[in-house]
Amino acid sequence: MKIAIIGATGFGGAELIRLLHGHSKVEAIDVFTSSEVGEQYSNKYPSMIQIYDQPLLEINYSKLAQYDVIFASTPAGVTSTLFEPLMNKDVVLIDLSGDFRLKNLEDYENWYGKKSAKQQYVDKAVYGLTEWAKENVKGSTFISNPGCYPTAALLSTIPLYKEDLVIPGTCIIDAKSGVTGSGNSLVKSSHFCEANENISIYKMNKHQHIPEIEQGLKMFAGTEDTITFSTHLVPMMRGILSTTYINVKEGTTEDMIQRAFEEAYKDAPFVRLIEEAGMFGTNRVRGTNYCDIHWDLDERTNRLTVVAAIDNLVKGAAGQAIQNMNVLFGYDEMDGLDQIPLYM
Ligand SMILES: NC(=O)C1=CN([C@@H]2O[C@H](COP(=O)(O)OP(=O)(O)OC[C@H]3O[C@@H](n4cnc5c(N)ncnc54)[C@H](OP(=O)(O)O)[C@@H]3O)[C@@H](O)[C@H]2O)C=CC1
Ligand SMILES: CC(=O)N[C@@H](CCC(=O)OP(=O)(O)O)C(=O)O
Repeated sequence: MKIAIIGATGFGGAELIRLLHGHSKVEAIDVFTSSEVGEQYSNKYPSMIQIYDQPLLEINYSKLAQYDVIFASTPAGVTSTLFEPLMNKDVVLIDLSGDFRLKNLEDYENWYGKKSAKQQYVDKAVYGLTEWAKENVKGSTFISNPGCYPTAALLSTIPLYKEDLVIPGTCIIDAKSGVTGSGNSLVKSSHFCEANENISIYKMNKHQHIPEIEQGLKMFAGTEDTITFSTHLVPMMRGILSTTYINVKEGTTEDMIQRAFEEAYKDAPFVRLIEEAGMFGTNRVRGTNYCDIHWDLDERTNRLTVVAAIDNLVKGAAGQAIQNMNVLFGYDEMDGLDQIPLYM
């Protein structure tokens, strides 16, 4: 299998190379750039020296059409036009950006503040929250990979909505991300003196992942709900901790909650339900495609707290994209993704 990566110089692209390097079906990985043609990849990421020393290639459509899979790990607003000439070619397209996720184009334009992709392409894209979209991913040639926060938020709430255990209108998701979540470009918010020794809230009630989470609840649990969702930047490189507070319906018991999660994820190798958590944090999944989920029902308030931990660059981006590729081609779902988390 021959792989092309557009946007390879970014964090998502680098993570795709790291993981695809260990994939049993991948024979070649080529990297494409809009700004650094001819540069050796290992000059960008010195950790890859003598392992992945390829030159960055110019984006060229007739060349790109010769690959089996093209991953685009480019900023929102780029893939919508970049992918158009490739839509009818015999190649699988996997987009890591938000460009094809929101089925309602107005939502995209309102929340991203950019021109949307064309409706026909948004319709064609399968929203690849793998655990819930497997059947659609299998028959597809075009995957829109979920956002990092929605991955954690949806995996930890869909089973509750699906089994009708929770009260709509009461869902508050409080999420924290490491700084790699904002990408490789130099922005003030990821400046050491801004990010270190600091926790900040950003995009309050305006985050582009709000409509994506609400769409996911409708798509996979059949529930229309409006949520409160807050995002915080914390001084670490990777990881998302997503904590949801939600009121349960009268009669909902701990057994019912446990059964909802067990049933939902009985065939999901990357979702680990953690019963006794103790200290529950992002270090338990770092560098891997796992999503760990832990919950507790507070009987005093009838409110459920559910927490999910993922690595934003892996299950939140490159790992889930490869998981989708594996499902789409009928490979072992864990191929290229079978690492033990880097705990320390
Ligand atoms: N970081 C994360 O945790 C997550 C990111 N995402 C999404 O994945 C995508 C990539 O994210 P990330 O890797 O962090 O971003 P980065 O900013 O690190 O990298 C994006 C890359 O896109 C390329 N690029 C920029 N403009 C263009 C253009 N006009 N045409 C072609 N390529 C372009 C650049 O490479 P070059 O200059 O070499 O072309 C750049 O290195 C984004 O849409 C992001 O929202 C999704 C989930 C999680
Ligand atoms: C820490 C940080 O800044 N994270 C980014 C997540 C980027 C992302 O996944 O955005 P897309 O929906 O465009 O793919 C953010 O909150 O915007």
